[in-house]
Amino acid sequence: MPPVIKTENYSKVFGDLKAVDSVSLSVERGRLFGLLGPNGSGKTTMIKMLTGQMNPSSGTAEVLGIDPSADPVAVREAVGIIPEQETPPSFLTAVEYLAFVGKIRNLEDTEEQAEWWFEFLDFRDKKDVLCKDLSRGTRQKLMFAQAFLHTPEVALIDEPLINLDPVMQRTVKEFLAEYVRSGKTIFLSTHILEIAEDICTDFAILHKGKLLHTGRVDELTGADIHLDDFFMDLVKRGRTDV
Ligand SMILES: Nc1ncnc2c1ncn2[C@@H]1O[C@H](COP(=O)(O)OP(=O)(O)OP(=O)(O)O)[C@@H](O)[C@H]1O
Repeated sequence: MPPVIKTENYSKVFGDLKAVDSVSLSVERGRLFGLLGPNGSGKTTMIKMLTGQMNPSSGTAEVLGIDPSADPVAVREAVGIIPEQETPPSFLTAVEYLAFVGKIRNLEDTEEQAEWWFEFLDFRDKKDVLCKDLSRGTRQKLMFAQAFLHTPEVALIDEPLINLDPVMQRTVKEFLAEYVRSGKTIFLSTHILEIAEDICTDFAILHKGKLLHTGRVDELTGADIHLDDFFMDLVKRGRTDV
């Protein structure tokens, strides 16, 4: 089966800065792939390019067989996205925002889906509150719900657990692990290594735009190596393994 996400020599340059530097990776169906890296290593830029929000400077990519720069609308229709630090429209209530997303995505059961998310992420009492008046954590819950409302084959989620309390983080982590067990695929970016160690099946380490390593989490844990030790060592040495 072809990979769900594949990039070859994918690069993004901003002036003199190589934000993403010739990254080649592939993600198989049913995997929870963690893109890890320190601040400014290029994670968000990768997700923006893979979801057609930004064109690469060079290189190629396919997401579910779609080239995101050639057909950004098709890729956004196909996937679920949690962009980094983006908030829902201030002028809609939580329930109005999900209704709006359901309409764009041509869902027939938006109301039931939305109710399920209000219940699951425990914010039913906020459904009629304007998004501008929601706490950051509740806005993050709403962004989570909109990304998964249409049960996408692939979700690309940028720092999805930020702003969530520990109880909610656990709920979301369990959801993500179960989601990939059902055959869907998740591409998650984070600099919080415990998240990756807890739930990711595969990981890649980006440093200054370069891919330093890709591998399976169970291979590390099988060798009794902690992901954070592995990460620190690799990033300190700035070594290229792939
Ligand atoms: N539109 C832009 N114009 C110029 N430079 C940019 C732009 N977007 C990102 N950068 C730079 O590209 C590099 C990678 O940024 P990016 O946001 O992809 O990193 P990140 O790994 O997601 O970081 P963080 O974990 O802090 O969110 C950074 O040096 C950033 O300043």
